[in-house]
Amino acid sequence: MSDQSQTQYHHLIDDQCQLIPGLTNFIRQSGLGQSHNSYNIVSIIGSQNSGKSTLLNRVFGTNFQMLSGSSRTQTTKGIWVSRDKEQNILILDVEGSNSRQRGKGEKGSEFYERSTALFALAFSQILIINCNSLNLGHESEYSIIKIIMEMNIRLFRSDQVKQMLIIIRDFNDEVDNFKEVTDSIRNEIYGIWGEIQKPPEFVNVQPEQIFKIDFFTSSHFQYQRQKFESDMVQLRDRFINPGNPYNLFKGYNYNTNIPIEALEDLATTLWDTIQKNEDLNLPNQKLQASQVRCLKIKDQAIDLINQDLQKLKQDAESNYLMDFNERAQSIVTRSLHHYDTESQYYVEKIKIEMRKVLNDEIKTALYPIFNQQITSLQQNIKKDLKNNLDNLDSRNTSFKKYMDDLNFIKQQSKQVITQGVYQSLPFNEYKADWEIVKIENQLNKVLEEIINNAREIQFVKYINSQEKTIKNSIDALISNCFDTLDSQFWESMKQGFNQILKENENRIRDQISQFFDHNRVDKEINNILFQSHQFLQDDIQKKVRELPYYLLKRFKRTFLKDEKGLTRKWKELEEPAIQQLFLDSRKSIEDILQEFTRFKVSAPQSHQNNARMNDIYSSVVVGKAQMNDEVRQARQSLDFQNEDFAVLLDTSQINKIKQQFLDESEEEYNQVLRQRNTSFNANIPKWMWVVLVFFMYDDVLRWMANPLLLYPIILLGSFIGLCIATGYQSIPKILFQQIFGQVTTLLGPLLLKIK
Ligand SMILES: Nc1nc2c(ncn2[C@@H]2O[C@H](COP(=O)(O)OP(=O)(O)OP(=O)(O)O)[C@@H](O)[C@H]2O)c(=O)[nH]1
Repeated sequence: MSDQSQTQYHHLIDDQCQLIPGLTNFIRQSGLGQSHNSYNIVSIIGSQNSGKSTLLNRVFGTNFQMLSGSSRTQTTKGIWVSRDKEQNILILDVEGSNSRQRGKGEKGSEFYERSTALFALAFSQILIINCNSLNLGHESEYSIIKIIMEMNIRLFRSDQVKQMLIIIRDFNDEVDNFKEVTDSIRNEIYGIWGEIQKPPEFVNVQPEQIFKIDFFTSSHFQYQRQKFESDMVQLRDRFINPGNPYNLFKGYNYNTNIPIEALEDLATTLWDTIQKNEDLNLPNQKLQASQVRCLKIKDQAIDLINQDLQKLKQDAESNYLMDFNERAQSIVTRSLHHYDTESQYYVEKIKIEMRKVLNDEIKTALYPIFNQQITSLQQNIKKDLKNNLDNLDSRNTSFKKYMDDLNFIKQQSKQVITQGVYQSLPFNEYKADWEIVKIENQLNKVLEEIINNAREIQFVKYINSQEKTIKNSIDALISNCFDTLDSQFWESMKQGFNQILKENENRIRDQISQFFDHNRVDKEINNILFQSHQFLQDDIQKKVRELPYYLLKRFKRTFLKDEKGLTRKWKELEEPAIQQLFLDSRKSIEDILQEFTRFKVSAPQSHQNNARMNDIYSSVVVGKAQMNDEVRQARQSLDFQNEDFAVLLDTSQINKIKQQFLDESEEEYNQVLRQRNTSFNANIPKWMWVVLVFFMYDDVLRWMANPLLLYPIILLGSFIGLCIATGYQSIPKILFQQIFGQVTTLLGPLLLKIK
C-alpha cells in the first residue's frame, strides 16, 4: 500500500469547468499505476453539505475536506479524486447540487451540476447518490436523478448497466420502514423514467435494464453516532469484501475497463464531450482513449530507438555495414517489445492497428538507411570489380584465360550482390516494400555492364593483336614473293595468303567461339578476313613501288649466278654465250614485269552465308598472266566482273620501269664484259709483291725509331702483360678481336681488290 500522505487527492475538475491535468500522475503516485485494468471507480453526488465527504472518508479511508462546525459554506468545489486506503478503488467526490455559491446562466449552477453528475455517472462503475431521509420525496432530490437518467440515455451508449447506490442518511428504522421508503423511491424513479423524453430505441426499455438501483441506509450522524459508525463499516464491507452477499462489484466485467494509465485521456474526452453537449458513446470513448494511449506508446517506442537509428544512419553513410541486418533487427525488436509490453491491456483491435503503424514507421525510418547501405554496396562492388579487373589486366594472360577469369569474377560478384542485398534486409516481410528483387536485378545489371565492357575491350585488344599477327605474316609473305619474283608470283601469293587466313581463322574462331555467340563470331571473322584482304592489297601496292629494285635483283640472280647459285666464271665463257645469257635473263624479267599490269585482291562476295567457309580460301589473288584462267574459274563460283581487277601499273609506268630495268641490266652486262676482259690482279707481276714487302720491312724499322710509335707499343705491351699476369688475358683478346674485326671490315674489300 502506498504512503497516504503523498496520495491525498487530485483536483480533477475545478469550479471554472476546467479539467486539470495530472490524474495519471496522481494514479502513479498513489500506487495504482500498475493496476492495469483491475480497478474500480466510485463517485458520489448529492446535495451540498449532505455529508458526502464524511461518508467517503469513513468508508474508503479518504481524507476529503469536511465542513466543520456550523458553517454552511461549500467545501467541495468541482470534482476531487482520491483512492481507497487499501483497494484499487478511485473515489470521486463531486460538488454538491443546489450550490448557492454558483451563479445562474449558461455555465452557471444548473449546467455545472448536470455536467459533473453526468461525468460521475459515465466515469464510474458505481454512482452513490447521497440523500437525506428528511428531504426524501422533495422534487429537488429527484431532479438530479431525472437529469442524469435523461442525459445518460441521450448522450451515452453505455457498455454496462449503470449501477446507482442510493444512500439514505439519518434513517431512523424505528420510525421509517425501509421497504416502504425504498419502494417509494424506486417507484419515483420509474415514474421519472416514464416522464423523460427517450430516443425511439429506449421507448420500450425498462429502467432496470439500464440502471441497477441499490439502497443503503445510515443512522443519524448526531443522535446515533455509534450506529452510524458501524453502518459505515458495513458499507465498506460491501465494497471491499467479495464474499459479502451484497458486494457491490459482484459480476463486474473488468475487461470493459481501459488500462488505468489511459484514464486521464478518457476523463479528458468525456469532459470535453459533456461540455460540448455532443452525442457520446461510452464504449467508443474508451476506444478513443485506448487509441490515444496506444498512439503515445507507439511514439515512445519510436523515441526509444531514435538514437540507434541515427547511429545506424551515420555508420551506413560512411561504409557498407556487414551487420546492418542484425542491428536493424535489434532496433525493430526493441521498439516492438516496448510497445507490446506497454500496450498489452488495451483494446486488442486498436493495439494491433497501432502496432502496424509502429512497424510501418520504423520500416519507413529504416528505408533511407537501407538505401544508403545499398548505395555503399554498389560502390564497394564497383571498387572491387575495378581492382579485380586491373589485376587481371596486369597479369597479361591469354585471351581464353582472361575470359575464364572474367567469368569467375562475374560469378563471384553476383554472389556478393545477393549476399549483400539480403544482408541489408532485416525482415522478410520488408522484401516487397523495399523492392529487393528489383534492387538485386539493378545491381546485377550494373555488374553485367562492367563485365561486358571489360569483355569488349579485351576482345577488341585480342582482335587487334590477331590482325597485327596476320599483317606481319602477310608482310613476310609479300617480301618473300617479291624476293623470289618468278612466274609463280601470284600463285605463291595466293596460296600463302589463303594459308595464312586458314590458320589464323581456325585459331581465332577456336578462341572466341566459346565466349561469343555464333553471329558475333562470324561477324568478327568476316571483318578480319576483310581487313586481311585490305592489308594484302595495300602491301602489294606499296611493294610495287620498289619493283625496279626487285626486278634487278631477280635479273642479277639469273644472269650473274648459275643454276646452283654460284657466281658465273665469265673468263670461261665466250662473249656470244654471255650475250645470250643476258638476253634470256632480260626476257624472263620482262615477262615477269607484265604480271604487274592488273591485279585483283578481293574477299569472296558471298562470305556472309553458308558459302563463306569454302570461299574464303579461294580468295582471288591474280595478276595479268593468270587472269584469264582465274576469271574463268572464279566466274563459276563467284560471278565477279572483270572490272574488279584493279590497274596495278599502267602502260606508262610499266614502260618507265622497263626502261629503267633495261638500262640497269645493260650496265650489269657491260660490267660483266669489262670484268671478263680486264683483271687487276693478273696485271701485277709476283716479283713486284716481293719488292713491296722488302720496302715495307725497311720502313717498319724506321717507324719504330719514332717515339710516337714506340711508346704506345710499349704501353700496349705492358697492358697486355698486366692482364695476363692478373688472369684477365681475355680482355686484350676481346679488344684485339674487336679492333681487328673493324679493321678487316674497313680494309678487307680494299685488300681483296689489290690482291
Ligand atoms: N445530519 C447529518 N449530518 C451529517 C451527516 N454526515 C455529516 N454531517 C454533517 O454535515 C456537514 C457537512 O458535511 P460534509 O461531509 O462536509 O458534507 P458535504 O456534502 O461533503 O459538503 P459539500 O462538499 O460542501 O457539499 C458537517 O457538519 C457534518 O458533520 C449525516 O449523516 N447526518
